[in-house]
Amino acid sequence: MIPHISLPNALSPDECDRLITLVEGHRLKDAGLVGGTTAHTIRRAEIAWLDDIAEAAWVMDRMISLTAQANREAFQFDLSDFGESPQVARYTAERMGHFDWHADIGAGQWAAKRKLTIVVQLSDPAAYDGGTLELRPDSNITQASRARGTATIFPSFTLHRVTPITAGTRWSLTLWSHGPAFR
Ligand SMILES: O=C(O)CCC(=O)C(=O)O
Ligand SMILES: [Fe+2]
Repeated sequence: MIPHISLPNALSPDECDRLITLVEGHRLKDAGLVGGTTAHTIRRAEIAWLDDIAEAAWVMDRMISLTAQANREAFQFDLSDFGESPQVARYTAERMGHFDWHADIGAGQWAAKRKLTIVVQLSDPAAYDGGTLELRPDSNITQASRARGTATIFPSFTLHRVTPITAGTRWSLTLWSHGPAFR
């Protein structure tokens, strides 16, 4: 198994813009953590759940085929569901947006069954400084591509973080694929 796979142009620049505009038209909420707690030392971002936005249904369709492709090529996990809504997050310099080291598997009906995490970079990398998605599958830290529209797909048990934003705003799309226990 490889630590992560990077798929360029998962969404086109136009699609990234459309998604950001859709989410901006809705109320963003302070981001929580798995288990329902909010701890600003760990994560500072605002999020919207796409299941709440009917006009964003196309996003899930696109991500399902993309994840199937990545899973065939790189992971071959048993996957059975996309049981959680996709999430769009906004990290801003004003609020010192960041997400400290964490893994996505947690307590909770669906969080416990997360197997793959898919993150799409929605912002032009020139629109922000900092805000790098970093993965730590072992003692080495690797930086995910910042290219707009690129999807980074990794096992949900992988430690990862978003470094603090120091200028501008970064938008990302995250979703998870679920399945039976690893064995
Ligand atoms: O915004 C990102 O790049 C990552 C988000 C993330 O790690 C999460 O929602 O669990
Ligand atoms: Fe995460």
